[in-house]
Amino acid sequence: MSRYKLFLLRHGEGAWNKENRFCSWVDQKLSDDGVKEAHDCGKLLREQGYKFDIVFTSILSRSIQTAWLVLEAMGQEWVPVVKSWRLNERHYGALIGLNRAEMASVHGEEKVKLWRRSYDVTPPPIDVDHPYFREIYNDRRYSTCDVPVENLPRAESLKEVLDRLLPYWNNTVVPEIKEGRTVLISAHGNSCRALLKHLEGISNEDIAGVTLPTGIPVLLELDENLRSVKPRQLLGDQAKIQAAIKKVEDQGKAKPSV
Ligand SMILES: O=C(O)[C@@H](COP(=O)(O)O)OP(=O)(O)O
Repeated sequence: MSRYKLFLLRHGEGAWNKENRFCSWVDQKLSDDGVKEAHDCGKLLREQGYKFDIVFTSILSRSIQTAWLVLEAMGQEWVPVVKSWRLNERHYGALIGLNRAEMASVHGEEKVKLWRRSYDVTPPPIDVDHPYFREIYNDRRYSTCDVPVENLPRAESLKEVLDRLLPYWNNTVVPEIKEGRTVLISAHGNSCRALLKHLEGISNEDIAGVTLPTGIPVLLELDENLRSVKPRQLLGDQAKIQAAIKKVEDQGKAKPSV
């Protein structure tokens, strides 16, 4: 029986989503389209009468900015926003900054799909000579985490994302839900996929077929054990949502040479 409602949200389009580059732990802001997506998401949630008690975000600006815009559009700016690196996007390691379509031309679309959507394949790790290494690990936000900066990931599979996310889910988010609070998690494509896998009991194979578009709220209905009891609902115009999912999937296709 459905006992609790939970909302998951992949942030609005970020600048590097637009450029088709793996963004991951690089702190990009929302694009103009992403700002509009976040605003539209808040407007839709307001029209449907939803009210949040607490919002959880990653420590990446695009998820925080999305949460703020959603709350503003809902007239619920006062709602607490709590941030943790454990909701960050999957660490894409050495792939960070690279263009997906170019990677598909070099390594093949299957390999890129494996890196993007498989459960337990970890991309090659980021090393100190990577152009974004210092920008990431010297950022002050990573000295505020509950693990020392040298123990933060250098690349992650989806499984490794779930491993670092689950303690936060169990110890921090679940108690809020059990208190009867309506929770929004404003995070990322892969941190939301990892949580969906856990809540819906999706198999290691089937999770490869799950892709989330930007700026679309996902409504989950959970039982008293915090397990999903109904198919997830992606709220909004279903034709547009399917087109947006296909657009994200197609980001991993090789560009035809000109
Ligand atoms: O890291 C990134 O570039 C994307 C996900 O990329 P894909 O897994 O879709 O390739 O994360 P997000 O935009 O949700 O923060």
